[in-house]
Amino acid sequence: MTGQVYKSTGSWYTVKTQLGEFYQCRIKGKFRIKGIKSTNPIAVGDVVDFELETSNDEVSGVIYNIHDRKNFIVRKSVNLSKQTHIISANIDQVFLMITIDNPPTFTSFIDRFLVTAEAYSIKTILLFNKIDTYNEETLLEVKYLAHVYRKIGYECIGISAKTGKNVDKVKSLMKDKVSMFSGHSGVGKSTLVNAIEPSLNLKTKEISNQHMQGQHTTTFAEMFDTSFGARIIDTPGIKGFGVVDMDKEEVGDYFPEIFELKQDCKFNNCLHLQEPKCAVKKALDDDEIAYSRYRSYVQILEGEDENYRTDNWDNE
Ligand SMILES: Nc1nc2c(ncn2[C@@H]2O[C@H](COP(=O)(O)OP(=O)(O)OP(=O)(O)O)[C@@H](O)[C@H]2O)c(=O)[nH]1
Ligand SMILES: [Zn+2]
Repeated sequence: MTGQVYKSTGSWYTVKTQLGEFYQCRIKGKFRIKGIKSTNPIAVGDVVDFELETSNDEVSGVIYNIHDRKNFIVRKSVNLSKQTHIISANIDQVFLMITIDNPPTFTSFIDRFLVTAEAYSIKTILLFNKIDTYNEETLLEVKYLAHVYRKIGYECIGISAKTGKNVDKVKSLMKDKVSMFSGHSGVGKSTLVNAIEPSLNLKTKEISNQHMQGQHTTTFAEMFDTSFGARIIDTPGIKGFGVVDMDKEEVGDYFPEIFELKQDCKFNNCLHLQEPKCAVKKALDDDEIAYSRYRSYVQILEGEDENYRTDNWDNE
């Protein structure tokens, strides 16, 4: 039988078959995934093959194969430095929720998030939430940011999870796909999920109340079906993606506007810093590239993200 993992608690996996039946499954033998030392071999979103087994009149499944992953996101263990934890696999898209204030979302956060999502090959859609609370000035800021990010290919939608404004647009993008919601604590993720699918109310409440989760607690993602053919992966305690290690030369490839220009730089290993005849620096001077994006690029390159990591990413 083949199915998809909806939930995992470490040793047991809840798997849903194509016929819509749920089975509790265990793993047979050991799985190794190339290049990754992971604390969990199978994650939510994985498609697995399993066979049924009956003991004491209880039917359960034994997983013997994982299908290739389209993508997956990992979190580094805080204590076991070399180990990673796979949060979830086979994600179609992530909605990054942004608020201008209450709480503020800075472009450095947005850009690092986007770089990581690009590195994981996960499509990101930007949702500017709480537009019902914004005055003219704040709305202008939303417009400006939406302009910056649309120009480089990211879809941007202004929404209000509270009043329901444009929530139908979000729902139509979610249809037949597996989506995640990310963003700072308080941006309105639970409120939006509840607006999208009120029957999930209880679960999201439960999750947002788990504020005791410290660094030593392992958190598990869970997948939920909705009534309109969309699936949501909820990742308690993890509002971001974790940090991907990348080489300096690679960083620019995850900024679409920088990637597009790099073949026009004089040096093919140009890092777009002080090099002569750099197409990226020229585009910056010509206002073709947003200064905030370039600043984020340089910050990531220089590893000026330590504060960012501890303040906004891991401990949220
Ligand atoms: N005015 C307004 N308030 C909103 C909107 N969306 C969410 N809120 C409020 O913002 C607060 C935080 O919303 P949550 O949905 O709990 O935020 P969250 O992102 O799930 O937060 P965590 O669970 O801590 O990660 C709540 O008081 C919501 O009522 C919105 O569109 N407009
Ligand atoms: Zn360059």
